[in-house]
Amino acid sequence: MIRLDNLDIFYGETRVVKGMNLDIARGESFALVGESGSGKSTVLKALAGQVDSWTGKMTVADKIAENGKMRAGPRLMQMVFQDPYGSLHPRKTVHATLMEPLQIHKMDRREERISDVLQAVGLGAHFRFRLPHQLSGGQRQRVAIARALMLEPQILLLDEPTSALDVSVQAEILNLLKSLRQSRGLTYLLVAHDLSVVSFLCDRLAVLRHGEVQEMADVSALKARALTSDYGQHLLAS
Ligand SMILES: Nc1ncnc2c1ncn2[C@@H]1O[C@H](COP(=O)(O)OP(=O)(O)OP(=O)(O)O)[C@@H](O)[C@H]1O
Repeated sequence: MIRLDNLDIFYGETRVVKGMNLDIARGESFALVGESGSGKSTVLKALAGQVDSWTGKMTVADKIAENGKMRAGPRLMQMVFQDPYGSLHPRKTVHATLMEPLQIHKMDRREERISDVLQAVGLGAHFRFRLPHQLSGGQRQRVAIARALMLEPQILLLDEPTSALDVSVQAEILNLLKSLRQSRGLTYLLVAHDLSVVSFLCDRLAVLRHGEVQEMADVSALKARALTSDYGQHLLAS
């Protein structure tokens, strides 16, 4: 579903991701872990077409890009960010936020789609006309997830989707993401610092350091604390 071949990504002269190869199956949940600045978010941004200074090859479903801009459209892939407050427009109601992608993409059955998605993310119909500041952090992240689902994408790119939330709320959002993946057959590529999030939500992971993959592992190796690279061991110890 997502394949990266010999991917190098640059900011100016600096190569921040180096020779990355990755092959993520349809329906798989895959994590990128590693220290701050190791290039995890940059990989998501390049896939989302937000960084176009890269070489190598990216394949998303049947879309192939080489050395240019990745154009997997919003109906194929959507991104969910760490900070739901920052990513929601402060003066747009939940309804307006969810309606926007439907209007842009000329989707039919708009009211019905909004009701269905609100229900899928565990928000009742009365949330429709609230503004972001009238929602809790967890509710805001549910709206951000709902917005990402409006066009029924096959892939979610999740950049630290729970790390801005209170610990008690994190578990709720993780449960939601787990059940949405199952019910909708979604493929996840997740960036996370917290290895317990990866254990809960993912099948496999890549450990990154300084833009290079140190190892790939099944999540069973993470749970058994049996990562093999030096840096993987360091992450387990810290
Ligand atoms: N817009 C930018 N312009 C220049 N350099 C950038 C830009 N965004 C990120 N970088 C640099 O690229 C490198 C990788 O950053 P990236 O955000 O991908 O790391 P990360 O592993 O996701 O880190 P974190 O866990 O802190 O989010 C870092 O050295 C960072 O400073």
